[in-house]
Amino acid sequence: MFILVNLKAYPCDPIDVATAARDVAEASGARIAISPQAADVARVAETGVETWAQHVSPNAHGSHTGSTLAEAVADNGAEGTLINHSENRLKLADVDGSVRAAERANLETIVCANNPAQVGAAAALGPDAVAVEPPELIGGDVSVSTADPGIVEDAVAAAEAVDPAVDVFCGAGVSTGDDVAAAGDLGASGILLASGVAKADDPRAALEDLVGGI
Ligand SMILES: O=C[C@H](O)COP(=O)(O)O
Repeated sequence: MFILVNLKAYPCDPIDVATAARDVAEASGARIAISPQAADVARVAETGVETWAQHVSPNAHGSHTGSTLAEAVADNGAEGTLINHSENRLKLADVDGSVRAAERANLETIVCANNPAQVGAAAALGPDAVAVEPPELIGGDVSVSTADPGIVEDAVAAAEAVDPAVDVFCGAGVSTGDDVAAAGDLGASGILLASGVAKADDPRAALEDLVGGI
């Protein structure tokens, strides 16, 4: 199980969380990555933790003010990127464009989706993985693997039907090792979470608990 921690725009210290994630990954052997704000990608990557962007634009170099280029985050140490997060939805053509831009920059990709139907559509675009997140559970206290296990199983089936090479992650409300273990039992290959670590009083302890479920 791959644990990807999205820091969103939470007011945590990205370096503190990144350092804890690096240490917990090294001690446990678990794969843990941190996805900070674009402005923090370089200094988070400098901690040695696996670093992901929260978004990349479909654009290449050119007259695109405000874009976050895949090439730019890759040059600053990112190894992968989220695309189409529930809080940063894109048009279908732009999801496709962002996946292609990430490929050009050799970034791993996870395309987010609200439900199994969207998972199937996202899988057809050829990302490395898709992540199913019911929007109503994001930021809550109840894990998707407990509140709606069927959506995880259906997402796994939807991706498998389109492209068995595409991994399926799940997210929303995940905060404990038990939540991670339950997601794995449902067929998920990874976890996308945020508040359970970024808003924790002790992010290091939260990460240690999470990897206990792998
Ligand atoms: O990117 C992370 C997901 O939106 C889940 O967020 P959450 O763990 O705070 O529910």
